[in-house]
Amino acid sequence: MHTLANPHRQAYNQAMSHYQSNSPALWEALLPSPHSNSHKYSRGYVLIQGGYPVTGAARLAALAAARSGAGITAIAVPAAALAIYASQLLSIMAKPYASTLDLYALIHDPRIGAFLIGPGAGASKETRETTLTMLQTAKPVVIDADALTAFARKSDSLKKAILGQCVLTPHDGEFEKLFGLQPADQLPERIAQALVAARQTNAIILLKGANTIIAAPDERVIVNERAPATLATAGAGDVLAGLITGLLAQGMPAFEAAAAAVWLHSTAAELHGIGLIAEDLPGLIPAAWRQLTP
Ligand SMILES: NC(=O)C1=CN([C@@H]2O[C@H](COP(=O)(O)OP(=O)(O)OC[C@H]3O[C@@H](n4cnc5c(N)ncnc54)[C@H](OP(=O)(O)O)[C@@H]3O)[C@@H](O)[C@H]2O)[C@@H](O)CC1
Ligand SMILES: Nc1ncnc2c1ncn2[C@@H]1O[C@H](COP(=O)(O)OP(=O)(O)O)[C@@H](O)[C@H]1O
Repeated sequence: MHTLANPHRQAYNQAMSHYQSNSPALWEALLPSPHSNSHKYSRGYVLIQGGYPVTGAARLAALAAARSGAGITAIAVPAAALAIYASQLLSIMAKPYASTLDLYALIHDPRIGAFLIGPGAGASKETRETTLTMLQTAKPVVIDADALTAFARKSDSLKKAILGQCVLTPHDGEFEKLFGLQPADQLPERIAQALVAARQTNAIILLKGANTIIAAPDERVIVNERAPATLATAGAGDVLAGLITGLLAQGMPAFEAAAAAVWLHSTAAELHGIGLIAEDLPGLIPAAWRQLTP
């Protein structure tokens, strides 16, 4: 059994022999595109758990999900925070809940295509339980930020709960809290650690940083080596999480959706250049998309 602390030599060798640099050729054919007979629900419905008092993160994620082409994006918000969310959202729907039962009813809407939990959610027992409820639906789930921290040293319980496609999007600090191991600086070791984590959780592991690693339980690995350093800005990770969720809701497979989202995210940042803040990214996703072969 490989462990994260001591990835077996085989995992290390696989890391080096398998990994491919992120490029559109790896996932372009699987990108969603709208059909003439589609309607907003059939184009993909994203539901994001919105937190309180940290409300910006889920809204950034929602804008990115919508810009990825999802037909409808909604944020489940605590009733007390409805006015805050609604005051700065137009096409994104804020769906208030007054109790856990209300929230779980929103999650069980059969039209939902993919879930996101974590940005601004709070690393609490409630966040952990809501994550498990989303996972029980067996629909695609992206677990980011506070929802990763809510499972600190509990990756086993996460693994047991993962029934469908799932993407975990840790930065180094979140990876360490979740798996109890600091990611290595050197690429081969980082890749091997991400691969073992993917196998242990049966999820796609997207380990963020200047180089982002996308590792699958079946040992596929893509490394994105072209992100501009301007992405190291508050909220950029929330935008990435929303982008992945939007692609998943439109039916893209998780590994390719993660790689495509990272590429679009990097390209949007490049298009903007210096002075980037996270708010700039969602609006640049269409321009990034247009860089692809028609
Ligand atoms: N507009 C909004 O509403 C925004 C809301 N946001 C939301 O706020 C919530 C908390 O987010 P957060 O940024 O306060 O906490 P988190 O990212 O967990 O960092 C905690 C500690 O981890 C460590 N650390 C180690 N490696 C690291 C790395 N590679 N990158 C970063 N950190 C690394 C580092 O500790 P150090 O290593 O410095 O001791 C750091 O101090 C969360 O819900 C998020 O979604 C934000 O997205 C911003 C925009
Ligand atoms: N030095 C860097 N160069 C390029 N990209 C970076 C660098 N540092 C961070 N990033 C990217 O910026 C994003 C930061 O996400 P995250 O750490 O989750 O921040 P936040 O929680 O504030 O949204 C990730 O996509 C990460 O890969």
